[in-house]
Amino acid sequence: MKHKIDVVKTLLDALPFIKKFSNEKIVVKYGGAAQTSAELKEQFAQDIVLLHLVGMKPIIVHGGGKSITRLLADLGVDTTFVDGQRVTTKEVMRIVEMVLSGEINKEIVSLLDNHGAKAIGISGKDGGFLKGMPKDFENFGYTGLIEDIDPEIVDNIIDDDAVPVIAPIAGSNILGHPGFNINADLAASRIAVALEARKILFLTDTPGVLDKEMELITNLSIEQTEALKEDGTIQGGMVPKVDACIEALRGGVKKAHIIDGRVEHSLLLEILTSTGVGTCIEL
Ligand SMILES: Nc1ncnc2c1ncn2[C@@H]1O[C@H](COP(=O)(O)OP(=O)(O)O)[C@@H](O)[C@H]1O
Ligand SMILES: CC(=O)N[C@@H](CCC(=O)OP(=O)(O)O)C(=O)O
Repeated sequence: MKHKIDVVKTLLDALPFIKKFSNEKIVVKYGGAAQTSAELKEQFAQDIVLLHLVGMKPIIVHGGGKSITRLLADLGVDTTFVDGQRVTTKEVMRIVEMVLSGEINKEIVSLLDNHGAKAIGISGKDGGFLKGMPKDFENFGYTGLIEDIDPEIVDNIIDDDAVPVIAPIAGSNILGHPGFNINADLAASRIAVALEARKILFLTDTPGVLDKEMELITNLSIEQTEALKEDGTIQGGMVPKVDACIEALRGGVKKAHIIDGRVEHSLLLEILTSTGVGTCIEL
């Protein structure tokens, strides 16, 4: 049995990290690939509530690619990805919005609420937060890039001591436009830069960035990351993720981490211990 003094020591070990990150904004990209079991989802919610209660300002940007693909298959709608990004027809856009803004956003909000943190779920359409533009309409349809961010609505949520939970959909200034489907990794990095976050973490379904022998790479510079993209070691869904890390670092975020969302409490392990998990990318 664990002695009581060991519990106290564990808490004291976390103290320097709590001091370092207290009052700091931390963007957590919660990928669809990490939203697997009910147990992991509960642990994710506990981690966010704990970080919030010790004074950090977590901002959740969620994905849900796997759920979108599942519903599209159920409905018999074909879907394709190019370089890790979905091609979004008007029909697909409707489903993307239903799954991201409807199902997943509200599920995360409820989980946080049940564990004791006030959470407010929005998409980029709310309060004029994210305005999008087509990435390449001919080839990608309503897949978008973020053209403009007005951080006010999210800052207001944080000032109200609540946790913002953001679905990666951007609005448009054109009347009647369905909006844009934004890759959640790229949305997270733009949001981290606009909100001046200290740290960004991507929870996914691999231990981090893996090398050709499938071994975890614990630390990478931007140059090393670019080289791994060039030689094809980094592919598919990992491409927008490392691009997002690089964009965040160039925009002033101090550290970007890609960590395994399938590992129990990986968020707390990364933020509150000196061990660190996954891949850390720094300037
Ligand atoms: N070098 C690499 N290291 C780790 N994962 C990689 C690498 N290259 C490609 N991948 C793929 O990227 C996937 C993660 O991206 P994705 O499926 O989009 O996750 P998420 O839903 O979390 O955004 C991994 O499951 C893996 O298949
Ligand atoms: C343009 C684009 O690819 N959008 C993504 C949005 C969701 C997402 O990014 O989810 P994950 O983080 O779980 O992959 C999609 O349609 O799947």
